[in-house]
Amino acid sequence: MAVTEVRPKPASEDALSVALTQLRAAGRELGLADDLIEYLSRPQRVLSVNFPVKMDDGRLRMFAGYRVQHNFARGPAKGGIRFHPSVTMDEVIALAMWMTWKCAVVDIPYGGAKGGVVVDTKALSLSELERLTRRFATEISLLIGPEKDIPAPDMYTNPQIMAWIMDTYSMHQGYSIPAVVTGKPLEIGGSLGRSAATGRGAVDVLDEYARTKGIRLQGAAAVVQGFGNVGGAAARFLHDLGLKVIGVGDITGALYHEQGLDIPAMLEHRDRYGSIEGYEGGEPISNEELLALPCDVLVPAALENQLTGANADDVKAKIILEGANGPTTPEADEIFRDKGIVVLPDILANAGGVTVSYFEWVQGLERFLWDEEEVNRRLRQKMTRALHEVMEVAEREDVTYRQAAYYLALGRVADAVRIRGIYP
Ligand SMILES: NC(=O)C1=CN([C@@H]2O[C@H](COP(=O)(O)OP(=O)(O)OC[C@H]3O[C@@H](n4cnc5c(N)ncnc54)[C@H](O)[C@@H]3O)[C@@H](O)[C@H]2O)C=CC1
Ligand SMILES: O=C(O)CCC(=O)C(=O)O
Repeated sequence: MAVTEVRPKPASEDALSVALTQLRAAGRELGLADDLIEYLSRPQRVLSVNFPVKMDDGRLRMFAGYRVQHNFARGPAKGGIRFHPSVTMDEVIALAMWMTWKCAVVDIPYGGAKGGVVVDTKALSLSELERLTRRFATEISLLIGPEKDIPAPDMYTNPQIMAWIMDTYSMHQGYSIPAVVTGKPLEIGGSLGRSAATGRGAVDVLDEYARTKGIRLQGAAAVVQGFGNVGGAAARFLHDLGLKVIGVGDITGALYHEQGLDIPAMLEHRDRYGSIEGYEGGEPISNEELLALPCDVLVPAALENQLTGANADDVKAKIILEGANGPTTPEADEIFRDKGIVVLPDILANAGGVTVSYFEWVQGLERFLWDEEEVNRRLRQKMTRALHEVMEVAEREDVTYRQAAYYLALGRVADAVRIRGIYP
């Protein structure tokens, strides 16, 4: 008998309303017509799948998943795949929409997409995870392809999962197609620098912002929520730049150290045990206390909706560097603006991952691999150019960096839509 996956209450029910509020506000401010805003607010394609996976104990279990393609006006759809128990279709639509804007902000030739499976990967064996991934890849192979829609890792997915997707897709086509996914292992055509790219790109943005504004980062205090691909790399690069990372949190809890946590040791601990749980070099604090720590830079790098109307007043950071997608609600944004807290927004700050994914895709199509120095140099170039464009719009229009990033993105997507003749 098939056993149905029980879905816990979604933690991020309103990611879509956040994404839509941001889009509609920026669209109106930019003077876009209502029908164009309406067009941009709809995902172009939504694939919802229910699929069986044989578990190790012989039972069959049903899983639900989604692949959403929000918009292709500027190129093939691009975006990660998330495996998380609270994934919903609306959340994936919001994440796909943010991908469209993000690719436009850094000016890479993609539209936006995202995928998700409702699953707690920690409850699966490795072979169950592989069977689930291969079955999901088969289900979404209707949509994906190197010229159509190119997945990559997001929360609780990784290079191994990308390798299984690439292998499954290639098996169906009858030959190897590395460019169908990015964030692959190096052995099968992954790019040097991709795994650290989101954290590196975010810290490049912060570094350039600080340089431009004459802010000294050496010795400044930073706090990082989320210690996975994005948060872990961001913490490492902040530490390397000479900031004191005084607080770090993950799903298991948070730690504080006034003099700065030993980030290399914490990363080693995470790599060995899977989380920061059991690391003894800091004082345990709650997630709420973590986000309210007095600091210069706060990096939310976990889930959506972490900084809301309910806790924004408690935030004491001077700069918020958004590693996560959608960590700040519009209500919190207003509070931060009134308090003079600078937000370097997700669609700019965390675009380093998709930027190096783009480099990986280009390398895959050309069958020519770049060295890591070249990848990191081009990444910094893309991120700093986008930052300066956003800063220029913000200054000219007297708006926040999020508004400016939206103006830039919507302007570029709207231009493509008009030039292609989709919109009069
Ligand atoms: N992987 C990538 O290249 C990119 C990821 N992002 C975004 O960055 C965020 C993090 O993604 P990854 O680092 O890839 O995921 P990951 O799966 O590598 O790590 C997630 C981290 O968040 C922590 N976490 C999960 N739930 C939490 C909670 N309720 N409270 C505190 N911590 C919690 C986990 O313990 C883990 O440390 C997501 O919003 C994702 O969409 C954005 C751009 C690119
Ligand atoms: O690397 C990619 O293609 C997408 C990464 C991603 O999912 C994101 O930027 O949120």
